[in-house]
Amino acid sequence: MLKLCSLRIFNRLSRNNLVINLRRSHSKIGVIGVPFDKGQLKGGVGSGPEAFRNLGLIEELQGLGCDVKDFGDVTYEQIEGLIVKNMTALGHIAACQKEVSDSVIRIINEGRMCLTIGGDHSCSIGTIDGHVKAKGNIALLWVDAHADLNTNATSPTGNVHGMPVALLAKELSDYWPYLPGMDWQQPRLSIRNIAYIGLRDIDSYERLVIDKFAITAFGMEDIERYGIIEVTNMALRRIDPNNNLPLHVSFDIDSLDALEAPSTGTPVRGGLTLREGIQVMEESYRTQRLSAVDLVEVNPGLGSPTDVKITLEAAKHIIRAASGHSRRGQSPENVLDLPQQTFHSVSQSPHNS
Ligand SMILES: NC(=[NH2+])NCCC[C@H](N)C(=O)O
Ligand SMILES: [Mn+2]
Ligand SMILES: [Mn+2]
Repeated sequence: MLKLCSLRIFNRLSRNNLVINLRRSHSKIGVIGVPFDKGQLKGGVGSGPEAFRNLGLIEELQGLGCDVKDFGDVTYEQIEGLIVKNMTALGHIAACQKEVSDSVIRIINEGRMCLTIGGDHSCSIGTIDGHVKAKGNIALLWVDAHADLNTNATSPTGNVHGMPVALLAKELSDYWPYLPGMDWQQPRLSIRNIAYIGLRDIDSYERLVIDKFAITAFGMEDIERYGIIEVTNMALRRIDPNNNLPLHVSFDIDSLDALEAPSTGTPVRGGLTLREGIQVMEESYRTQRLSAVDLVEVNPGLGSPTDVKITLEAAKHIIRAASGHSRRGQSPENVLDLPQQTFHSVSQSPHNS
């Protein structure tokens, strides 16, 4: 009796879920590739977009029922002679990220979710700038082993992929010198609207800034304590308490454990499992306000062919979750029943043989 009862409840629940499953939001996606590697020193990360295209990413998203428009790869011309202390390749960063920003504005204004394939994490200077310009204000989830919160005065490396959050945050504008070539980029995002997930390799000045400005930051120990779904939802509530802001998820593949995503420039062990990465994206998608996603720091030039394959596959699962793919599976569209079969004679039925 108990069994029958719970079975009925289950059937009712799954019928309701069927209705929910049939409602596909966010099937309109615009994709840009940013084959950019000048935010750090290792070659190879610039071939990320090509590797994802060769893997059939666009076709795969179309196969999920998404309306995908590929806007191709961003190109730019380096600005000569831009020199700022402890900030490598500013002439490349300034020129390329301006183009990225313009592309993101175009895609968002077409009513598409913007999916940006990097490239190193300096690409998010452009994507977030464009997103804010198109939408006014946004909430940002930064999923990363690193805080990417250095200025040129605090960075231990001078690599700009470790600086994008500090360039974007309004509260840090006084801590920067004048940056030639970057006049198009103003710090437009409040620290209140930024949260980190996955941190585990933070420089000392980054720690100081996180504490000084009380930035919402969930490290691995918080994920262990509360679980990834609770952490993601706590982060979303903090950065968007009224549930009304467009959501940007900037996903550095090194947020995943180095065993799950080995082909990346600054791998750190003790990170998210692929399942946890997927869950961050599923919860983000569930808000129905996921408006831009960056997938960065996949470097097909690092590691063995197997390492590269594992990393690309992991990234693909993250992107699928961001595009609305559900691990529960998806019923065929506008179909409510199995195909009926008619048999001409009883003997033809497989059930009678
Ligand atoms: N996007 C990344 N993988 N960033 C790594 C940054 C590493 C270090 N914190 C730096 O400033 O150079
Ligand atoms: Mn990182
Ligand atoms: Mn990063």
